[in-house]
Amino acid sequence: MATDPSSAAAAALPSYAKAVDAYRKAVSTAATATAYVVLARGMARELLPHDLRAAASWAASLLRTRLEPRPAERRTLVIKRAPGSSSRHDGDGGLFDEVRQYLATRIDPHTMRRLCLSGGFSGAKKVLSMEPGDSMTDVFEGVAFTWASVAGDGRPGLSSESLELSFDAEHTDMALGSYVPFITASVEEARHQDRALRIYMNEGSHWQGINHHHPATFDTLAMDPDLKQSVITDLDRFLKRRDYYRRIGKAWKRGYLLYGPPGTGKSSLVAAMANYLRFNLYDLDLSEVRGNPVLQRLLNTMTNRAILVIEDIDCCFTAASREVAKDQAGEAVADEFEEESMPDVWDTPQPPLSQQHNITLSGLLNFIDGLWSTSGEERIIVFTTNYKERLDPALLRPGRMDMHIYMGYCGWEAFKTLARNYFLIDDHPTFPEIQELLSAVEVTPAEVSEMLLRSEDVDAALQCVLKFLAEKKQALGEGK
Ligand SMILES: Nc1ncnc2c1ncn2[C@@H]1O[C@H](COP(=O)(O)OP(=O)(O)OP(=O)(O)O)[C@@H](O)[C@H]1O
Repeated sequence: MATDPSSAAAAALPSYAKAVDAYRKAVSTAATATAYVVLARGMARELLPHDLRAAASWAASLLRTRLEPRPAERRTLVIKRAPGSSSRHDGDGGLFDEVRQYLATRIDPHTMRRLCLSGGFSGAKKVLSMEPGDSMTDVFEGVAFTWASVAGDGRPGLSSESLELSFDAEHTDMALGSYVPFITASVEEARHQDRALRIYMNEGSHWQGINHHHPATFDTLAMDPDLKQSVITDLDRFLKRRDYYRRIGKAWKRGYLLYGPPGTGKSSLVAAMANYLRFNLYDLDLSEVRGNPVLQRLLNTMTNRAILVIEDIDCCFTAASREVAKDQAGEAVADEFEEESMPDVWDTPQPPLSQQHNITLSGLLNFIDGLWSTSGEERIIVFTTNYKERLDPALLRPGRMDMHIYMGYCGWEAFKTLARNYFLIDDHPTFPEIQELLSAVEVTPAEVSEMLLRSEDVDAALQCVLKFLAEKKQALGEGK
């Protein structure tokens, strides 16, 4: 018997209406959000046709996949330990070692489950690194770079230990163009800071070097605080100006003339500069230089990042000796560039040592200006003298030496630095009297240092200083 579909639907209608009615009641009595969700699911299952439900669930999953962020495409850069390089020492494994050294400064030991500590051989630094299988994240300019340590199989010729750098593909240029060069530059700078400084002295046409351990720093240097700060600022500016010097086509060098009485700290300032910049020192003794070609060779074989020091420059090239030369040559006027063309007139009684070997100030200045501008970078030249007034005007001309620094007698601020250096004190009952005496007499920091060294007891040492200053003042009064 055929069934009328409309009557079947009519028969089903009361049960559908009943279900709706039941759910309406249940919804009105549901107390919690969870209860609403359970009810909604049940209603959908019972009240919605199967096909409609399937379509709704398909649409929901499609929406989910569209809205959910897709995992970014990743890139991995593999940096392998150079074949044959030892795992025990730093510095022989090229980029691999550089990265390892860099990561040692970035590892947070508190977040790593396992850590590897290596190095320490023959005084070498100990280095923290990841164990193979571990990884860490380094953030550079706001971008996360992940490093993983991957073990090699230990057999020569087969895959070697590596460090793997992973990053989002969109940061590939940054990784290769900025991040890796930044790592290399950071490690180079750290090595530069850690290296032992050397001081070289000329022997014939060669330099002989030894390690340089002068303890002077800008902190221990007793001098006017404003002047000290201006020297530090000038050095800092010099270091930052590589591009500027290139652009204006000038040699990247800086010249300082230090002058003042003996024992005021000129040599100490040179040592403080070397320690501050971590530059090697080249102490040029012009009396040992036999002629301009040797001078040229010595200057040419200096390394970058170095300070050339010529002490007591007044003993090498004096204005007085030039005047003698000019008088003997019967010339009213001569400029410093004529010196080389008249070597015979330098043959005066007791000429400066350099002139005995035909070394001329113009030769020195020309080499420094000319040769250094084409070879080498980051050079500093320091001339020292106790007698600025005796110097050849060619050296004092504006633009020759960038900064003239007067190292004077011991003032109050300089004394406080010395007291801090020797006894770690900032105040003492004798200080007011010492301050008053220092304003009345001229004593050098070297003399005061010597008094402070006379006793290990602070009171006794300061009494020595007081006595010394009082005697100086008395002598001054008697001399009037
Ligand atoms: N300004 C200073 N600050 C700290 N210590 C100083 C200072 N001046 C001198 N001294 C002490 O005196 C010693 C000699 O000083 P230094 O050789 O630096 O003086 P100088 O001006 O170079 O002397 P010279 O002109 O005789 O070469 C130093 O080793 C240091 O102990």
